[in-house]
Amino acid sequence: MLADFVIVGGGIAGVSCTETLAFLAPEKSIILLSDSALIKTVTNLQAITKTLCQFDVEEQSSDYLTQKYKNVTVIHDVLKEIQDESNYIKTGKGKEIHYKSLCLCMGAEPNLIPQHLQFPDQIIGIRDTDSVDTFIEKLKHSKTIVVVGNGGIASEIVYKIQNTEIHWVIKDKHISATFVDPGAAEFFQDSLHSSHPNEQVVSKRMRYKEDEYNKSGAALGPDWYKNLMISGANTNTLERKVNIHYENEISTISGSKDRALEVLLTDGQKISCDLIISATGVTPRTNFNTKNKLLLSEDGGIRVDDHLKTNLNNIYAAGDICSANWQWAKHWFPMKLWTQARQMGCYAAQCMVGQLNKEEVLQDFCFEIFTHSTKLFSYKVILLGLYNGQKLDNKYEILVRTTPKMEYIKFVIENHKLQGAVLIGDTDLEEMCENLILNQINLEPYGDDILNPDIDIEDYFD
Ligand SMILES: Cc1cc2nc3c(=O)[nH]c(=O)nc-3n(C[C@H](O)[C@H](O)[C@H](O)COP(=O)(O)OP(=O)(O)OC[C@H]3O[C@@H](n4cnc5c(N)ncnc54)[C@H](O)[C@@H]3O)c2cc1C
Ligand SMILES: NC(=O)C1=CN([C@@H]2O[C@H](COP(=O)(O)OP(=O)(O)OC[C@H]3O[C@@H](n4cnc5c(N)ncnc54)[C@H](OP(=O)(O)O)[C@@H]3O)[C@@H](O)[C@H]2O)C=CC1
Repeated sequence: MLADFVIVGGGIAGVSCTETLAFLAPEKSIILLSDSALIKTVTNLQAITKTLCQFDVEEQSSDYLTQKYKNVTVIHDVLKEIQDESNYIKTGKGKEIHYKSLCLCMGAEPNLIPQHLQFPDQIIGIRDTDSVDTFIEKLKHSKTIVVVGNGGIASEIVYKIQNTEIHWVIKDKHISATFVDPGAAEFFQDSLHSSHPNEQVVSKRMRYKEDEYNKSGAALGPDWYKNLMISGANTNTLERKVNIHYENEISTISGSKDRALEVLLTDGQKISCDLIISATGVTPRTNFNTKNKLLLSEDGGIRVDDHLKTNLNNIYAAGDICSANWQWAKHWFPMKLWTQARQMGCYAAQCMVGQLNKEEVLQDFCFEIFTHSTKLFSYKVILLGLYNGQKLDNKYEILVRTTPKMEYIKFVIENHKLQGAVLIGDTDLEEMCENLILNQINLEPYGDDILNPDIDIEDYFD
């Protein structure tokens, strides 16, 4: 088989790349190779600011792409080998597919705590629809669980799970440390410990349709838990029991297949539990061979340059699988998120078309500033620029305004210029903050009024 463009992976990066290629080069042939029958598509895309978008993610059958774009073919198979000198790939079913440009978008897989090898049925991770099904099923029989990790997944499930006692084991001094600072973590405390029965909904299966290819689907995304009842084995109670074990890690785990696990924490505490959720980050998937060596970064991601090109000829990579190996703009840094997977998928397509047509492609504006819009503990959360003082070497000031149960606003300021912001709640400040960061406006004349709730700061900048 032969195609101008071959994309591997039916997650958000691969599908965004495919759709952008189909749009930019309708006369070229495109093959999307994915080992799962379902693909992820972006719907209800809304621009919140110049660089910040909000969107829903839907699981679709791959017919969606082939019906929408005449030049796209979807093949359900697994990439096994890349013959990078001869520009073709070999698949699990023995197909050879020749390409002019190849884009690798195979995502990442959960990086579970090492004890999972010993207790694979009782220590689980969450990545795709299959893993959520397993999680929900096992949780139904669990009275006490341990959640390890302090990032996005742990924050979401600790908030969402009902009717089970939760022990949340975190390395840090405050919750949700990958996204927020101690102040914001304090702001979330009420929401974490209170019950939220109104948000319970009838459990709805996430699956679009069953078939044999669903073994390792794409990663879940925003609001994956919205329509799910995630409940343990205790009787229905309005009281939530979340025990947070700060500055702790799992030291050892003992037990057997049919008995509760005994967990020993680094501070010496012991916990007996039925299930452990390891929400401890991801590792890029590099489950294929190449003729020449593909350069990887320390975190295992495929190194790409500012045009998302790998070190191998005509091969690009985008999304969770890659590692941004270029000089980042001051207010941008990579994080393994939907937003960036989508942006990279679209940009990789522009670069691939540019290379084929021998046209220069300038780096997309989205790589100028980090932006992320999400929900944590039921609050809208917007993160902009160096929102936690990243890269500033502790040489910055912080201005905070908070109204309990309503909003938490944090500005990170260096030399009187805004470098980043955390906006929790309906603050309506995202556009202004984005402008202040991108234009590096001197805020000295406004002093602390910049966050005075009695002054409409937007008026200053109109
Ligand atoms: C529970 C959960 C919640 C999340 N919530 C959010 C959120 O709220 N906001 C946010 O921004 N991000 C969120 N993320 C992160 C986000 O989902 C990922 O960053 C994003 O989906 C990565 O997309 P991707 O296309 O790079 O990879 P994936 O989605 O992992 O897609 C990889 C694709 O490649 C296929 N594949 C793998 N290996 C092969 C092979 N050898 N051959 C063929 N096909 C292959 C897989 O089947 C899959 O289709 C969440 C992640 C999880 C797990
Ligand atoms: N709302 C959102 O935007 C969401 C985004 N996601 C994304 O999905 C991906 C997977 O999420 P998640 O698994 O939560 O990953 P994250 O990278 O967000 O968080 C991983 C957490 O686990 C900790 N950790 C790592 N190893 C260990 C260990 N051995 N013992 C204890 N703690 C450990 C990390 O601490 P340290 O950093 O100190 O090593 C970190 O707190 C991420 O890319 C995440 O950004 C997921 C859910 C929601």
